[in-house]
Amino acid sequence: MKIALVGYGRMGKIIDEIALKRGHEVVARLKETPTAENLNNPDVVIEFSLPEVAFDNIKACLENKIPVICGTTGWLERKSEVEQLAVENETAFLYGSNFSLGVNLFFALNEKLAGLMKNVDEYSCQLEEIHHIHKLDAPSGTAISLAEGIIKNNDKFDAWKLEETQEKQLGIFAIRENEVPGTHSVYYRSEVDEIEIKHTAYNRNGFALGAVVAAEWIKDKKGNFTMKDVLGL
Ligand SMILES: NC(=O)C1=CN([C@@H]2O[C@H](COP(=O)(O)OP(=O)(O)OC[C@H]3O[C@@H](n4cnc5c(N)ncnc54)[C@H](OP(=O)(O)O)[C@@H]3O)[C@@H](O)[C@H]2O)C=CC1
Ligand SMILES: O=C(O)C1=N[C@H](C(=O)O)C[C@H](O)C1
Repeated sequence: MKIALVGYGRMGKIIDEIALKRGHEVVARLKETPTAENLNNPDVVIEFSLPEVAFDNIKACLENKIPVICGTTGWLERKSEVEQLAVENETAFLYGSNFSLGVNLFFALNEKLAGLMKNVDEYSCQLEEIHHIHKLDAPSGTAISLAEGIIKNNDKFDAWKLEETQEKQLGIFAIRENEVPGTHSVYYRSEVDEIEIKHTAYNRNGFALGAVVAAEWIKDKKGNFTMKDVLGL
């Protein structure tokens, strides 16, 4: 398969290695807005860039009818526009806040626990994420997905906010430390004990592998998808 990489930083470089190991041809490694010319006619684009440029990058690819796997976080206020573009241009779009198998299993565990806690009043809930000091957005996209999973399964909560916990509002606390690849915790605390579920990424390889697997899966599909579709979760 011919893969174009839009965004060629920490993630783009690892994705490049994994794509080549899996027998794919990387036809573009872009650090600029994609065009029909510089994309070099790929089968799929894998986009890991920056919050402020992701929308324009994705739009350019979809308008050229090229399916996009997007891992960039921090731009989701325009996600519905992107999903409409995928349908209008008869191509495919898949956003994942986190492409690792471990985190997608963690998402499912989080939703199960949220449902269990729905009828238990003794516990408060709070989220924490820890990332490297270069990360531009806060909270992480993964933490937002975790909060949304809790809200969907536990009607005690209807919103999330950065660094602030209130009645019916989940607090997400973001810590930036050294070169941490990505650690996420969900805490339930009572007056007598604490329940914690936690995912710790040792490196970025799981994110990159998941993005390439998603690219292999999305080829020749049309519409909007998530990693649940790819993994059958
Ligand atoms: N979904 C997931 O599983 C994961 C998501 N992420 C997310 O991916 C994103 C990228 O992370 P990371 O790789 O660490 O970030 P980096 O800053 O290392 O890489 C971003 C890249 O985008 C390039 N870039 C800048 N402007 C443009 C543009 N207009 N078009 C295309 N590329 C551009 C940068 O170029 P230059 O070097 O010149 O600035 C750089 O190469 C973040 O949003 C992060 O949250 C990260 C890991 C996993
Ligand atoms: O910026 C990162 O590094 C990561 N970002 C993603 C996020 O915002 O959730 C995924 C992963 O945690 C690493």
